[in-house]
Amino acid sequence: MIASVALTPPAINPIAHIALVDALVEQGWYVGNNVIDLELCQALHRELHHMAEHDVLDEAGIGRGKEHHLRKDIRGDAIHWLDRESEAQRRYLDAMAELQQSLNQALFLGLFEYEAHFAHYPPGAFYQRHLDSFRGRANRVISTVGYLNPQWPTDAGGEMVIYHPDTPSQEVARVVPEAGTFACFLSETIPHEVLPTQQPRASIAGWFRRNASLDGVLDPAR
Ligand SMILES: O=C(O)CCC(=O)C(=O)O
Ligand SMILES: [Fe+2]
Repeated sequence: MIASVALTPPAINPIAHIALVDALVEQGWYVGNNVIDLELCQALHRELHHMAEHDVLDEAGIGRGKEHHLRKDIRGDAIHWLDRESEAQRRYLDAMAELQQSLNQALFLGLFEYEAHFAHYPPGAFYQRHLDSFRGRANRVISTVGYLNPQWPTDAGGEMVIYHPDTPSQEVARVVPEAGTFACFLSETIPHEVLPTQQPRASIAGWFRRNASLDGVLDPAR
């Protein structure tokens, strides 16, 4: 008799790696539904919900180091950096390390690191149109967003809008922040925004980075 073993499904559907690489090459962005394992989304969502309830998240700002400022008129989320403190975080980060390998093998990007934070957008919050890589963050190469919300009513807002890299006024995709959905795009060229949300909105934003030094200082994380 063969004992049945409860296998953990892959955190990220491996088929998505191929579609993701193709889409990045062709258009600079990728969106896939049912890409992240739903049980993992649930566990991550519980963790973030718990942190939000206990008021232990940090208000997100813009800029880094001394240039870091709170700007609620630009972004209204509260964050917590992933640090492998739970099994769910480890699974997510391990899946991103695998994705990093796929990206490096297919595209020779020389990605060497990944950083990610939970993001909680309370009702009314948004994130204005922006690029993820700019002076001070020049080493962010590829952005990822994993969505954790178990269901998302069509009138709840909170979609991420992706704009055309050459004509930033042209909308090319609207991403519903539903659990399982995974988005990925070139950090330096793809403008995007989070529309005002009517409901608490949970996601994990992350970046694959290349090493870079700024003004002679070896680039610090975050
Ligand atoms: O949560 C999202 O849909 C995108 C968030 C974002 O653009 C960011 O954190 O830089
Ligand atoms: Fe962004």
